[in-house]
Amino acid sequence: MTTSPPPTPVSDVLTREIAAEQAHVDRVYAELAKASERANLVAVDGLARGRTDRTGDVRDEEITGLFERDALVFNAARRQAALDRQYEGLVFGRLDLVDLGGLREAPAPDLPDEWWLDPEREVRYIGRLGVRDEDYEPLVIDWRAPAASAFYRATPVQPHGVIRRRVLRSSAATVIGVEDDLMAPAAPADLEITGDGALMAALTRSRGAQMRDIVATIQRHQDEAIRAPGRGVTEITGGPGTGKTVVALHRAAYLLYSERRKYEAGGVLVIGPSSAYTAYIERVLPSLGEDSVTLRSLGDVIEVLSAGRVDRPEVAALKGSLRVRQLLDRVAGGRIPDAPESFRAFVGGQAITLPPNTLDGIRARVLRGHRRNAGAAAARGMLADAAWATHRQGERADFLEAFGESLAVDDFMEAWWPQVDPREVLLWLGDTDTSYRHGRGVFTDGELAGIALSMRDALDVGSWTVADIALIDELAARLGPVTDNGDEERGFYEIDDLDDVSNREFRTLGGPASIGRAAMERASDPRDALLRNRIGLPEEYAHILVDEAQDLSPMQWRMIGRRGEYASWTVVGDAAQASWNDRVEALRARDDAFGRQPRRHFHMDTNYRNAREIFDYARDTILPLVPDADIPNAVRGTGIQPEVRELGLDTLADTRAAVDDLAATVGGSIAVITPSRYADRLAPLDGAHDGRVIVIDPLSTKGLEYDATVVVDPDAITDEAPGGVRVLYVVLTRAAHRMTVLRT
Ligand SMILES: Nc1ncnc2c1ncn2[C@@H]1O[C@H](COP(=O)(O)OP(=O)(O)OP(=O)(O)O)[C@@H](O)[C@H]1O
Repeated sequence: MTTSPPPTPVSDVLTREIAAEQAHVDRVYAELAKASERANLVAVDGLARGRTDRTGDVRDEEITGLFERDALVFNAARRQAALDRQYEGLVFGRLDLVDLGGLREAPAPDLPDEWWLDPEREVRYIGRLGVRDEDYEPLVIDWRAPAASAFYRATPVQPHGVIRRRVLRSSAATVIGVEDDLMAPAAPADLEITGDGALMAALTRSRGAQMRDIVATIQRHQDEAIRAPGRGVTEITGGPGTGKTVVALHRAAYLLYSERRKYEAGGVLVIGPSSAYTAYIERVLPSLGEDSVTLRSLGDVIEVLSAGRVDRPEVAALKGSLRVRQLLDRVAGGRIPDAPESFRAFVGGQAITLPPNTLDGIRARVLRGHRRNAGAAAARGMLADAAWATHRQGERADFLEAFGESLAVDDFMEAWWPQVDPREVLLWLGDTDTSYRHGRGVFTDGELAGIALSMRDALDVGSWTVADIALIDELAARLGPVTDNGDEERGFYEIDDLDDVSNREFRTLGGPASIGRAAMERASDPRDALLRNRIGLPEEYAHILVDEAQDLSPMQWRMIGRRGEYASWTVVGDAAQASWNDRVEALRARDDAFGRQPRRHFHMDTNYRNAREIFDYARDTILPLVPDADIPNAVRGTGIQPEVRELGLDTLADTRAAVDDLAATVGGSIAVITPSRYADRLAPLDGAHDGRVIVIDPLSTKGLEYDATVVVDPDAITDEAPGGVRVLYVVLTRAAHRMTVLRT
């Protein structure tokens, strides 16, 4: 009788397995180093990588492709150096699998008996990009390649031939851990299974200041949304923390990989709610090897403008509604303030006068067929006709020629029909009378006074609000771009400014970021700050990804739609977290932006962010008020309930105590989320505990997450926020591990 050997201690197994994986990872890095040397020698065209084989690498016969691969590898090596210490390694996964042939997609019960004991086994390593050895054998397969999909799709119910899925955890190029998932009913004797599974390990780790990629632990249902075809409209919905954002970002990386020519050349635009959000997610795509995506917050959609300020909720609601279009229409088509109301000039020796109603009629007719900034020639022609019609002396042709050459008419045209910048037009509404005149019947006087005041505020502080940007874009579309047309240039710089700038310098004005020297010197003037830089035509994109889509106003949908007339879309949102109230109108504007494209929908129902106890608290807050909220299933219990404390008279002391207690128990980030009424008082806490603490307003937390949060006065948050309890729901779902609620 034989006795089986004593089991090897777990730590020995782990050490051995890590060493084996390290040997492979070392080979990969050695190959990368060689490739980057080669890449230094090769002139490259990074765009040229189009066709891929099963492993995601370039085909053998594509010699140029080999160079492209080298270039990518070289770039990846450079990027890698730029990634910070949390970089988790180029090679993050390994599959041990058997070839099930036609049974690949079959569910487990339909597979041959003991399929996992098939001696013909294959090992595939999965990484952030594909790398081959000198014999062109794949050492690592790009996670986006078809051959890597089993890494994300395999489950014990449908194993896709995978016996063991292993996640390698690394610190830079050093493997520090392995986590295995067994997909077969049992492991063959030579395959060790170790670790508690990679997902839970990832979810319990502390969060940094920025979102990380989840490439090693993408779940099957997430993978389906990531790899869905690029065309049409892909909607991803789900409750808080269900990975909508992170999935959408991986989808962007996938699209760039699978249809690189189309999406890299055409451009991919990612839109998020705020600059805090774009700063939070900006590392995800570069860590996946993609840095060609344009990230913009709603205040930064127009290339040369940047707005972070927000209006009072009631004013933002007016500026976001479709009603405001009528106001903009009227002001854009109306008289320019200070422009002459009638025409008086000597032409060909005759004194000619045209009254205001004639000029108004001409303007209306021109604007029916032209955008204002392109209408000067047509307006001058109609003016000449009108002048001839009233005076009729001599030959018509002679008169029209004289009119065309008249310097007096030149001067008049300059004053009557200058090129106008959309921002100037918006600022005209700062004059209450102008607002009342154009807004009658559209808004109440009280509403118009609110809009007028907000424009005067902009002039006081020299910055636009986020809602203004969509209005400027709307006006820009109506007016047409200010063109480089001699004197017409001064749509928005006074002629004195331009006199200060040498002609040469002035001609370079076209670049979006360049401005004349004089204007730059005067940039401290609030009005100049508002009008700085030239607004060009909107950039168009091949794919637009909108996150927190439930918050876009109708006017913002129109603004984004202008950038995606021929685009496909990925749209991510959760209605229960909305801070925009008129959902019906917003959905209509959204549908207009999408056009008639086919749509597909993915729903995420697992909350990966919040500890279950924290999410339960948030759920109990929202459900009584929003019974149809999309409630996900939080998978990770900690046994620690959110702590509810009393907020006494000394707001700062009470909040500081809550922060200190959290800092003692949690690593990573802590957010103090406060309504505006306490913001100044709590400002001293910002940056506390070695920069781990941030003091932030409720709306700015959209899309973000922290290890712990202190929620200050939830009732005041509900009162102040435009979305009321929905915004409180956002706030209560930001903490991954701990939450303290301070109630008055
Ligand atoms: N498969 C996964 N593996 C590891 N972490 C994951 C996975 N899926 C999601 N997460 C993590 O869950 C957290 C929430 O993800 P994300 O911010 O994308 O959710 P969301 O649905 O956009 O949330 P919200 O609507 O509340 O803003 C993030 O920390 C993300 O990294």
